[in-house]
Amino acid sequence: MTDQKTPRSLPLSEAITISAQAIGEVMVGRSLTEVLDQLDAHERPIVQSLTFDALRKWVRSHEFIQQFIPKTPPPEVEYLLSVAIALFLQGRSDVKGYAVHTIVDQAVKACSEYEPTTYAKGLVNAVLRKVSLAVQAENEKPYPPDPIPMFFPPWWRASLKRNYSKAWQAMLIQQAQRAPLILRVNVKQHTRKEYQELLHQAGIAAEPIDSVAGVILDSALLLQEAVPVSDLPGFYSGAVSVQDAGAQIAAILLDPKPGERILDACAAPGGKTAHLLELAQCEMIALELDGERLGKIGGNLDRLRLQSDAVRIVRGDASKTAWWDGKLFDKILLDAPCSASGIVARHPDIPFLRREADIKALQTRQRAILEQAWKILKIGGTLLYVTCSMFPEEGEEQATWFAAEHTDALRLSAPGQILPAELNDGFYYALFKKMGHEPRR
Ligand SMILES: C[S@@+](CC[C@H](N)C(=O)[O-])C[C@H]1O[C@@H](n2cnc3c(N)ncnc32)[C@H](O)[C@@H]1O
Repeated sequence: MTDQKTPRSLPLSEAITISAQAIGEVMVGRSLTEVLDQLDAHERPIVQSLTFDALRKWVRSHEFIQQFIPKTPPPEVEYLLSVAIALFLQGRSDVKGYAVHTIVDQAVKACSEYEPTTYAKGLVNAVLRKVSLAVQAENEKPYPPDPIPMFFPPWWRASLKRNYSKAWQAMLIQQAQRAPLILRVNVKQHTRKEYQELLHQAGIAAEPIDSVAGVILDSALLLQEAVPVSDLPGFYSGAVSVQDAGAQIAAILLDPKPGERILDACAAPGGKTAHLLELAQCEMIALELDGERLGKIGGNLDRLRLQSDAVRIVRGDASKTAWWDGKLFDKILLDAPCSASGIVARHPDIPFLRREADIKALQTRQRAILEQAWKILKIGGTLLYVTCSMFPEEGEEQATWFAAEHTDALRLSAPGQILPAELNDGFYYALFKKMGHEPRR
């Protein structure tokens, strides 16, 4: 998910109201992706942009709210203020182009037009005026804020501090930035060079990303500025997909060959399934537990012109065998359900949704899927274990446990933990080859 700059498809006051409501949904545990998916096409870009920024600037906006309102305001008012304050807090290179008085006027309008907040318009007006002056003063003489402007729960920060004593702060600061728009060119339709030229003709500047964590990428392009996908040449006929560069490593490491039987064990929305099929015409089962997410796989493969008789999209639980046709696989991609702590730059709601106890529960689920996947892999076959997590419990601890439990598992070279950086989200990759002897248990 990538937010675009300065989308103005909806009056700002309406966008502020919807964004504040979206934040309310996140605070009661709903995924922002789900909430945004329900918006109309013209609402989504601006609401997404405002909501992402509000979540990214949460710590700082709440310092202001506490400074100027001694008693915590009711949630509806708090969320509206956090959206408006985030608009003041854009760095100079990241200006949305709204004048201070516009932000104040539109936020007050939003407040007065939404029944549960009407009573608070005087308060919102006064607080935003004070915040705007304080932000102006800060621009002249920078205030030394918490270097991490985004909210991360204390257990999350503590875990990263423990496991990445040098890099943890830089990592979280990185994740509080806007993620760039990165494309994966469908090499069945164009080479990267050809597509870069098509972008150039459309007035869109892009640079190749040649590698991530030592893995060579030949279809990744970084856009200088985010644009709506509808502006990308050939998007609707499958020329290109939006996919982080760190995620593009998966298909390359699994290295699909024509005719191989491949299982994508946790496939939705199908980004990596599609990449595998772009690289080789293989026999593919894309397995997914969640019925609603399953539909997205077909949609993506249709758009990319990758559907064929050799591809089956199957609903089922990868930790069980009810869905399985009894034929072993040459290769398995296990992009496991995880905390998603590595992809916060594209999903800033995640730190608000995760609980500490989730990590242990996810570890157990990941192990169950790994165990089952190993049983249906051919001898000589390879399994790629992937998570988009920064927590070792979901990464290296899992790989070490798995190798110790399975004497027939040979660890092949893979990047292991990849930290979030400017051009990639955080991922974990481990690759295993199944050796030709019986497992110990
Ligand atoms: C990290 S996402 C996969 C992303 C996908 N590989 C891609 O690149 O687009 C993990 C997926 O696993 C699914 N899932 C969770 N538990 C599962 C299970 N037991 N069996 C199959 N799929 C499962 C989730 O619904 C989710 O869609």
